[in-house]
Amino acid sequence: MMQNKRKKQSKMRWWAVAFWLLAWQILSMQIGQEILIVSPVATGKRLIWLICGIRFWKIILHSTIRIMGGFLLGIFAGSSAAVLAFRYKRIEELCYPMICVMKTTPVASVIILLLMWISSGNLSVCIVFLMTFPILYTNVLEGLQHLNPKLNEMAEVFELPVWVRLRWIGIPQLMPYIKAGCALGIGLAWKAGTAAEVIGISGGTIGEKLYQAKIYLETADLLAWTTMILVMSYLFEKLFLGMLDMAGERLKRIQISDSGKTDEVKNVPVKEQQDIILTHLSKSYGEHCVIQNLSRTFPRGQTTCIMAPSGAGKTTLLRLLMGLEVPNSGRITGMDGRKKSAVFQEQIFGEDLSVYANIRIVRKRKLFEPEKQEYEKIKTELEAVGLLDCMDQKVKELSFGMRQRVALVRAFYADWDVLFLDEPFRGLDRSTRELVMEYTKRKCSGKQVLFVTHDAEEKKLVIGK
Ligand SMILES: Nc1ncnc2c1ncn2[C@@H]1O[C@H](COP(=O)(O)OP(=O)(O)OP(=O)(O)O)[C@@H](O)[C@H]1O
Repeated sequence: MMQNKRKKQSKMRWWAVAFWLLAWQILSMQIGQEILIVSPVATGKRLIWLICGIRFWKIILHSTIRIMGGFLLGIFAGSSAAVLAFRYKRIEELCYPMICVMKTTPVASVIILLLMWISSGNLSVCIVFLMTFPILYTNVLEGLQHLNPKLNEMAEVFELPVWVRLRWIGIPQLMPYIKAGCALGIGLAWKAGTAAEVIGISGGTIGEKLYQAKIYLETADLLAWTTMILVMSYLFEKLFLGMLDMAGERLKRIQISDSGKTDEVKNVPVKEQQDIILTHLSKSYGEHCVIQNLSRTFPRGQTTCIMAPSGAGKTTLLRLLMGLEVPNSGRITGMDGRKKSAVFQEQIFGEDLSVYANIRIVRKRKLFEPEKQEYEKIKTELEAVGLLDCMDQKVKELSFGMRQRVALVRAFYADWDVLFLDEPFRGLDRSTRELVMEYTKRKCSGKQVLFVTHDAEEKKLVIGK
């Protein structure tokens, strides 16, 4: 259905191109002066004649290397500067006026200014660099500022290493911003690059040919070379964005090796169980005091249920225990050095990653080459909560209740000493809820779990009283 629609759309586009070519041909025949408006047929003939010569390809290669070189330098430097500006406020403040100037100064002024300092041969590289840099800087910085903080919190709780955060959480979120910047940058690179070649009259470039066409009033030449610029710009955009897409998809995937090795999980000694003790704990948001002078002990090796009215501060308490909030006063003991896992109140996932990848990344071991065995293990867990055959589906394609079950499986799959469950059975129908509660009860047995719920029946079924 979707493919048919795309085919139809592409067919329509070709018809539109044919329509404008025909209009152009008719107009040029009406005017009848090839110098003023050369016909598409004459332009096509000239282009074919040019394409047949080796010199043509040398010129194209020469300009392409310079323009694409400037573009690659621009995206690399722009993205790196954006990361630094995001990390250090001072750098962002320092870059701000420079970026504003780079964005607003007319290209012609920059070209003339640069011509005073550098040779015309290097002019297009510099101009393209200066055009691409602010675009990538702005886009990547915008992307970094819109990174989902909840995903960061998830990474904190599961203590994911930096490279895992970068590969499976950061880059997938940044990719749309990078792609948009590159698409805009490539178009501008060809326009500004060839303009620099024309003004600088750099030898052996497309720009020089455009300049000569103007001097000798060779309108067919002018349009033939312009057509080539359009084609190159279009091809490079498709090629570059296609490569980015491929790299993005590769980064998101986790290869599953069928090495047949046995799973050598070293039995990590279980951290000695401890009680979690809250002493005079208080937490306020501005004037609003959510938790006041709370002292409580959550015993080791047990599931403790936390029930209180909506807005009483249950989620805030779990966030304090997970280290995502800092108390205003009081103390929490018994959490130091213990591995945490959680089903969060919000559903926090790498939306574009598969269910398998979302679950797999919280167990950091051998991530680069996970065993087939690991895959089967996760599959079995998912089957236990009624999720058959959704391992390779993207999380964003799942229903609310399915996502909730994936969150639960992920929480149990991580290595953990203490587990926080914040209303984990939301969005489940009665029979699925019973299945999932039974699974939860089995997994929690003998371990330290803090379980927030509104439902007395859930409490009874999971902790048995
Ligand atoms: N980041 C925040 N900034 C300001 N106020 C907040 C913030 N987070 C929570 N609160 C406030 O703290 C109070 C307790 O919120 P919390 O989410 O902990 O309640 P809850 O008991 O989990 O509620 P529910 O059962 O409805 O999920 C609420 O009044 C809420 O508005």
